[in-house]
Amino acid sequence: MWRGLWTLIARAARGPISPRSCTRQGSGAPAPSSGSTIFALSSGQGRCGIAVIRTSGPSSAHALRSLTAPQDLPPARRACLRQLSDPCSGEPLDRALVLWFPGPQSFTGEDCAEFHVHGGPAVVSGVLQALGSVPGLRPAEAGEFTRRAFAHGKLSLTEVEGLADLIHAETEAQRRQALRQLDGELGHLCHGWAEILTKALAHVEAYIDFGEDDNLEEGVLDQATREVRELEVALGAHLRDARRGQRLRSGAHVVIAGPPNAGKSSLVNLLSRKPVSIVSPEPGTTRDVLETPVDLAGFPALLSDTAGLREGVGPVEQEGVRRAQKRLEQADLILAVLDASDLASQSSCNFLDTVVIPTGARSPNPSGQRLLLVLNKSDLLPSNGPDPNPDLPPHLLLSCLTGQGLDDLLEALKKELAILCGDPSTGPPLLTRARHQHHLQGCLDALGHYKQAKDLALAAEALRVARGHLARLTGGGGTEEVLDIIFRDFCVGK
Ligand SMILES: Nc1nc2c(ncn2[C@@H]2O[C@H](COP(=O)(O)OP(=O)(O)OP(=O)(O)O)[C@@H](O)[C@H]2O)c(=O)[nH]1
Ligand SMILES: [K+]
Ligand SMILES: [Mg+2]
Repeated sequence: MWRGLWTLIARAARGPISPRSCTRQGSGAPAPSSGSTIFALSSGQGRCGIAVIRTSGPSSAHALRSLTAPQDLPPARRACLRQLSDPCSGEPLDRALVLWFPGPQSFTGEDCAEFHVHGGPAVVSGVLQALGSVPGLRPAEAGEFTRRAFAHGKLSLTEVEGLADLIHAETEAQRRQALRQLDGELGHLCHGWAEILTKALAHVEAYIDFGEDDNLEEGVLDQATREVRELEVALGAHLRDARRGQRLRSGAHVVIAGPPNAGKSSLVNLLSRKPVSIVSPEPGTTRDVLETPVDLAGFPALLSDTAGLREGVGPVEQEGVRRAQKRLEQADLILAVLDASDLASQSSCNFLDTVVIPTGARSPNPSGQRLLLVLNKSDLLPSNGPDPNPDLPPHLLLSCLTGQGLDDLLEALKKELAILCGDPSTGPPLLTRARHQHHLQGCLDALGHYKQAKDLALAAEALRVARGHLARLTGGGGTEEVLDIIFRDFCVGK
């Protein structure tokens, strides 16, 4: 039933894009009824002070009345203390704050109720069971509240993605980015672009219809072409930035590399604040690539520890070296580690010649990789002397043993990661998903067809295709599969 209805909504949304279809509906908009009423625990699982249980759908008012005494509905959006009891047995369940959100002014756009109960597992399961016994109510599926909010125009698709990312955000930068997306920034940007296309399309269509007419302003077609060209430039700039947004969502690849015993594993453990890798005085300790997700100065990163790079070793270590080199190729940022007290050794010189100098310390190489050179074990150098290595490329001194130099390293990492991931506090909204990139590229390709079109009807069609891509980005023309993928990321109760 719900699925069928959903298809209808999705199909309706696939129609021609109106300027409003990219944005949220105003809260006064009528909310289409969706049949069943769902309920779920919306706060986290486990023992806690307060747990929030909510319902959404036409039977919310009935559910609220059935469980509470006195039975009258509280004033809209105002918290009221009520006695909760099981509607079948009359058994008291809790004294709780309840809230009533008549639709469409609610999160989902439907009638919603919230029960803020004491967080013990017995109270929560008692209230959930009581709600399940109210006719017309059923447990929600994962993401169903948000899905209903989207269906009722409360959130655009990019805002839904922002909400999913906010729930999963683990670092400060991810939270900032997700909040910006939830605020609808990417949607607004696409909306603006779609408006430009609508205008250009109107001009082209006017020319098709009234081209011969003297009343038509001169140059309408030129103006449309000019606007399309400006749009192409804007889309191109955004697409060039696309990898940054995705890195911010899933973490930049930071690979720690260097000769044996430089202290690579010690640095991994220091940065991840846990004993991920084995540290020992024996060179060749690390063989496999060890990955660990970390929050580096507020940015998400996937940190890889690798085998020390050297030649003339046994087959197992050789395989480790091969894997390390392969991982180096995939790095967004290489953290090159050398033993500051051992710079003249063969393996240090080799590493400098083959990795550090070709990648160019602190500047991106042709494949966009960045590199930070760290001289570890600074505690072994004579103290307070001048920098003993003025001829090396720019570098940082660090001691994993004493922690000296760690703050400077984190500061440098923050700068590098802000370049790699984009800074979510400033700049244009980022494209955080491959889906965004796909539709922007589709839009750009269609604009290319516009320029090459041999007649005006084809040119107009290219503009329609371009606009369709922008509409699908924000959910105006979402297919059910895309929606399924996005909503799968949600938990029950969201
Ligand atoms: N004095 C001093 N010793 C350090 C420092 N960092 C690491 N070490 C020591 O150096 C040795 C090698 O450290 P690891 O972290 O295992 O070095 P690695 O680069 O991972 O070594 P492989 O995996 O064998 O390539 C260990 O005995 C560490 O305790 C440091 O800052 N100062
Ligand atoms: K070692
Ligand atoms: Mg190691």
